[in-house]
Amino acid sequence: MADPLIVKICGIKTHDLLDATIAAGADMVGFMHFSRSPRHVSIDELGGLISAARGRIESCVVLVNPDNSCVAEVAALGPDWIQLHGPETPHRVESIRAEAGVEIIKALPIGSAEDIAQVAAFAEVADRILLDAKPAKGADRPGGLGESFDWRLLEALDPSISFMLSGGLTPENVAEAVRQVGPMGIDASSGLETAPGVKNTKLIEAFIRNARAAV
Ligand SMILES: O=C(O)c1ccccc1N[C@@H]1O[C@H](COP(=O)(O)O)[C@@H](O)[C@H]1O
Repeated sequence: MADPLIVKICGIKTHDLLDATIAAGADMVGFMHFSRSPRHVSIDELGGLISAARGRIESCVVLVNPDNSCVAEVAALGPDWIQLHGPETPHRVESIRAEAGVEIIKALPIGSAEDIAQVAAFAEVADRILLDAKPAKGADRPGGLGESFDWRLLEALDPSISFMLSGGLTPENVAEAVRQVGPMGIDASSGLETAPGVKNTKLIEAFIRNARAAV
């Protein structure tokens, strides 16, 4: 039997939404710690959310090119995962992983065949790979933009590399994504919102239902 699909809901900001996401059947939640994001939560808020998630659902803190003090501060809160969503090199991913002692998801922007060629080097140093849409030039943040990419590019990826898929996933397109791409997991944020940073429980429930029905 195939491994179950991992469903991650990212950009959770409140305890009510955390509870609703757990009740909806997600496997992982993501908390953004990046001040330019409409989903940003402070270190104090992160501590409360990670504690509330512990033992109920896997928690992941999303960071963008963090310095060592930020990594240490976040790691001390005890999340299950840290997601690196910036221009971190394989060497930097390796050193953050060693320093934090937390499993690492490395998010990689995909927009061309050249981007696919970079994935293997990161798969060697990260615990999990997340393939996301490459942001347009001039975008003010490297993710959470609700943009998808041409999934046919993934046909060139080494089939032994497992990955999660993100980028513009919604309740409407998630079944097609799961069937066409066959990822180990999926991750969504803006497609589950009614305004930037404002998640909707009904959209989260529909997303999870449609994703699981497609496996
Ligand atoms: O959500 C953000 O604002 C964000 C900012 C900086 C880096 C990553 C961010 N979000 C992550 O991007 C992917 C895809 O998001 P979307 O579904 O296209 O909105 C996901 O992992 C988000 O958590």
